[in-house]
Amino acid sequence: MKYYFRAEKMSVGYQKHPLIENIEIALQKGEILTLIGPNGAGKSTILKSIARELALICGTVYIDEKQMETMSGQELSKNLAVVFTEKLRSEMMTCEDVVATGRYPYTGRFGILSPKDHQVVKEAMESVHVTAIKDQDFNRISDGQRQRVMLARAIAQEPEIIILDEPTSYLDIRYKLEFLSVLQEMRKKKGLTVIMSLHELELAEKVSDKILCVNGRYVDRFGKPEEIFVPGYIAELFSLSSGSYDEINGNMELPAIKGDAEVFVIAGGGTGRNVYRRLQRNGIPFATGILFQNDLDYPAAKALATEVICAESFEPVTDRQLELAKQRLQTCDNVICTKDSFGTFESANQELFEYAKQCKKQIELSYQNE
Ligand SMILES: Nc1ncnc2c1ncn2[C@@H]1O[C@H](COP(=O)(O)OP(=O)(O)OP(=O)(O)O)[C@@H](O)[C@H]1O
Repeated sequence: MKYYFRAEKMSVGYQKHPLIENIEIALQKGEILTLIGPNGAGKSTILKSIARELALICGTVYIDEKQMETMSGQELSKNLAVVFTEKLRSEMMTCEDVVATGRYPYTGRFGILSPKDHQVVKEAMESVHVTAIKDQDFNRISDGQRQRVMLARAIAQEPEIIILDEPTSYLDIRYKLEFLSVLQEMRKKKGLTVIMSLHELELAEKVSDKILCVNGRYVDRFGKPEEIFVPGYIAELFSLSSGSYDEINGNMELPAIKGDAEVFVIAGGGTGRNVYRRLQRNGIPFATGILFQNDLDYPAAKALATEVICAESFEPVTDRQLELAKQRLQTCDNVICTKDSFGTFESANQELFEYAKQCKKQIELSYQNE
């Protein structure tokens, strides 16, 4: 298969000391690659090495079959735009000036912008919504605005490949989503290939065609999001010792409270999650059920409850499961019910609720719509 971007046996590091060795990357034109991994894992080091800001210790990088190290600076900047947040803190430049520097590969360092260049700069600013601040001093804007101006600059460069180091770290939710849509649009319209690092795993999973997992010593995995976001892997990559990450839903949860369950939560259909989190915040161990394994409450229950009485998805609750739930409920001082009514397939939970009343348990009704 023909790849547009390839890194072969690439080793990166500082002062000739390799930090990460034998990195292999292969991307087709228009693919989005995201690097993920813990702080200090080597993501920026890899990006800087690809961008030629750091010398490769070993290996070769190819763009469209051409070795990158043989390219002239100007040829490289027509192919590759780089956005590192800490870079470019120039005196006395407006945001528009900064975006216009993206055209230097086309105009030359002191070149005058042609009408086409002006148009490209204008469109780049519009695409990331920085037109309103175009006349402001680049050094006196917020971090999020700076990130967007730098992105506009890279877009104005009209590159084939764009390299971005944590491009969304300062962006609010609206701009995070807009930013990623801009990348997708540019990929669709212009075949832009994107190589970036992200700390937002849920965004990485949604936007990336390929993900490279770096752990500080080597590339642990390289593959499609569905090959990376498999149960248990994120906790392993990030050495999570406190709390958990649910790869199916992209949710992270704080650690469960240890100890014997004091409360039994009758929940289901996503009505229980907020109660689970409230109990966790208050340091109260709880058990919950009966949940089908495909219930919206199930991932949070698994992460936060001391015990989850569960039933197989799309199968009836068995007598044994109901009995187990009753036994567990019996040992708890309190019961919280988050359902204000029970559907046809929740008759077991209705029976459990009646059982709680018979046992004269203290019952709190906690409905979401309250
Ligand atoms: N200029 C440098 N000289 C020597 N070592 C460096 C230099 N810059 C970074 N390092 C080291 O290289 C390692 C990888 O750093 P890097 O910045 O690539 O990590 P990262 O994955 O981007 O981290 P983060 O998520 O915190 O941004 C770290 O141990 C860091 O201390």
